[in-house]
Amino acid sequence: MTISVPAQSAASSPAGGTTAQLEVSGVDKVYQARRGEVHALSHVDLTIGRGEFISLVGRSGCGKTTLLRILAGLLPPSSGTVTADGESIWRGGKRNDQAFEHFGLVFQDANLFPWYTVADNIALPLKLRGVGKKARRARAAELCELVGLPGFENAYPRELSGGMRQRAAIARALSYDPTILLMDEPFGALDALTRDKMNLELQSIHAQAGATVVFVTHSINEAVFLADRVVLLTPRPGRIRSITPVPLARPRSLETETSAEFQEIVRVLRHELDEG
Ligand SMILES: Nc1ncnc2c1ncn2[C@@H]1O[C@H](COP(=O)(O)OP(=O)(O)OP(=O)(O)O)[C@@H](O)[C@H]1O
Repeated sequence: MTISVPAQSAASSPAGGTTAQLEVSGVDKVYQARRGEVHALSHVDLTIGRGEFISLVGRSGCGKTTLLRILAGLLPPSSGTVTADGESIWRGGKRNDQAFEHFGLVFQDANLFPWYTVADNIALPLKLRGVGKKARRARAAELCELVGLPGFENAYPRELSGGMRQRAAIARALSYDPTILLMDEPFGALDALTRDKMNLELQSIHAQAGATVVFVTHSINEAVFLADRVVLLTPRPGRIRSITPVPLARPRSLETETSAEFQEIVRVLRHELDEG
């Protein structure tokens, strides 16, 4: 069964006829490092549909974080364009702040403020947007429920496990109803069992919140389990090697990983990764 397709085929467009929400076009990134130029990304083209879940995989150093940081408005591309809902997120090396109002970011480290309670951490983006205390409390309670932290509103980050801290970070990113959620190895530091649980929960959060997700991971299994499409980058410079649709039914369970279809998709991706 051949399921992987070349980058420039129809698979670089969203699956299922959904409308485009994020468009990456001809993106290049060259870092000026002390040891010379590092060509991190070359001619990246990708169209991501509304509500789609995209996993970004590839060897260490292939440019996954660079691409995510460009999408997140943290790093300008050297050339090319990125648009969110048709609006350019970079204009001549300058960030277009308006385009980022509906973005949520989650990184490997939860980055919670230790002196704030879970509820205050979750509601911080709302406070910064001028939302009143009562509405913030209500939203934090709702989000604690959604991410599986009910009753922990008044706990402090030091009282939470690593998985619980990541749930709080996800809740914080969801607090202002982002339409786009960018996640850089959010579960990379968690043990295998907690990671499985977080993957199941992220799947249901994605289904409920309806946000478009771009998720960077080193784990092919995790990438396939979560994604509608898996984007594989190859290094030096980072290019899209393949875009693989994952036509497995949702909701997916841990049983899904034992299916022949799942294992075949993983096998093909591992083979491509080995080929470099
Ligand atoms: N600030 C920087 N200055 C110079 N080179 C950089 C910088 N950041 C990243 N690079 C280089 O760009 C390339 C891509 O890095 P990036 O962190 O995007 O890869 P990655 O796929 O996310 O790696 P990993 O899987 O190890 O996190 C690498 O060769 C890296 O050394």
